[in-house]
Amino acid sequence: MQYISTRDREQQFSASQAIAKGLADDGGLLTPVYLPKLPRRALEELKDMSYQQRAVYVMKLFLDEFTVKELTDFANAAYGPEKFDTPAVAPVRALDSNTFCLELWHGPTCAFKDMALQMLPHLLTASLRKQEEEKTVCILVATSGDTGKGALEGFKDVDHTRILVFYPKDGVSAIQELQMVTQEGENVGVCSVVGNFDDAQTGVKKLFSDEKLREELAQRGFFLSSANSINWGRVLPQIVYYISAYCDLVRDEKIQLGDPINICVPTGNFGNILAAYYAKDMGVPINKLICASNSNNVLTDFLRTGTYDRNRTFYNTMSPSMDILISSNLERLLYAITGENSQVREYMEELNRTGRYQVSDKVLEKIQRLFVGYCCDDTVTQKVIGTIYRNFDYLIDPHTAVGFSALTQYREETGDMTPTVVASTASPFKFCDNVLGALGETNLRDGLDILDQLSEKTGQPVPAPLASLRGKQPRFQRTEEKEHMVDAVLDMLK
Ligand SMILES: N[C@@H](CCOP(=O)(O)O)C(=O)O
Repeated sequence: MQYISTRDREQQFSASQAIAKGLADDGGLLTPVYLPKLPRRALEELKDMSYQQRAVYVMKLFLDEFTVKELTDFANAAYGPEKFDTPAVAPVRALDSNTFCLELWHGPTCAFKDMALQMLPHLLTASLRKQEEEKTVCILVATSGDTGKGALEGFKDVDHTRILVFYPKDGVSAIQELQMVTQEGENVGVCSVVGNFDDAQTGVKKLFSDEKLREELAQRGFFLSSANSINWGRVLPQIVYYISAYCDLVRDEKIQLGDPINICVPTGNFGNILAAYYAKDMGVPINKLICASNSNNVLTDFLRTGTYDRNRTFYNTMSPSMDILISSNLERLLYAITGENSQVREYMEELNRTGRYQVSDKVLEKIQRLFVGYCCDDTVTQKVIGTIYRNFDYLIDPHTAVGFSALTQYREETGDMTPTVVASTASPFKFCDNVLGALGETNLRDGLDILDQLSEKTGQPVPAPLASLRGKQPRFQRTEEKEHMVDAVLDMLK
């Protein structure tokens, strides 16, 4: 399987090259030249497998350079009992007969990012070996909250790697920030950026294309790569859990093999819903992909009108991981839909120049056959947390609540009651203040005591990785203006 840039198909890369590079030199996203289809009886076979076995099966279709033995070792290490608090890894919880929640937060940082970021270090280090790369890779990450901690934890003390995470100062939850700044490991760094997530992500992309920096780092024995969902090694493990969720529903007799389902995904950078789209394209009977946004509703507007316009107010919301106006992975969808690299390049150049682009009616029609978009603000988000808790005795975080709001709006508007899987992307304990607020609590405890307050209120245990934050001292305090992010890189890689 070869990989190409979404903006240019001339140069082709093997999977290990694509994963090691992270981003194409022209700024495009490395993407498989074609999407493999699941063999005819695959879902039936996968249904009786463990999560780890399903991961090997699916990833092998994309990674012909890797042996089954290698992938099995990676899957066992990434999704084993010392990393995930349930053998199911990504369990599906039924709320009623046609509403299901895919819990993606049972890993070491309590967010869906673990599903890929526990796997990526294995894929990346094996890729470096296959490429006989002698330099050390420095992973640069931009985060609006969850990716940063997931990547730090995944790459902590991994040989031949360094990792530096940039997050928006005042743009992540208190617990997300504490998780990052207390990170252990000899090869890690964390730096806040004055600005929002888009500033941090644009800053990181600029560093990737900075020729002078690349040369300087090469002399020091380093090269840059990414652990954001611009890296194919991030998207691929995310495809697995949608296929796995379908298999669980069949295995547990919630649906019959072949029955269609809808998938609803709260998303900011579009990577998580893109993975669901790929699962559909590979042959999972998925009907609609419901894209859920918070007040930063650039994707909702795009899916409804065909115009992507980031020239709008940026809101800091209670679902910070989705506070994004430049959704990187939409580029991969545009390539999948148009099949034209030159067209994608034009859209992206237009986006850089003017902050907007518009797709043709034909392209929009194709996208709308697959996707619908809905959004909600913080007031609704909080209401939904309360309603789901009261009606189903089920506690969700603000991002997942944005997903449930989108699903409710979709069902009201269309009457489509197809069984739907909502991706639950983070533990509610990462957002205790807003979750407690949603449950009617006004007197909130200070610091980490708020974890116990949510636990006492709901009877749910505090997840061990969050409880263990107690007593940890912050190790990182650096803040940079977005123009000076390069200084943090150069200082770390002395
Ligand atoms: N939601 C993210 C933002 C970065 O997205 P990614 O999927 O590209 O890593 C976060 O939590 O940081």
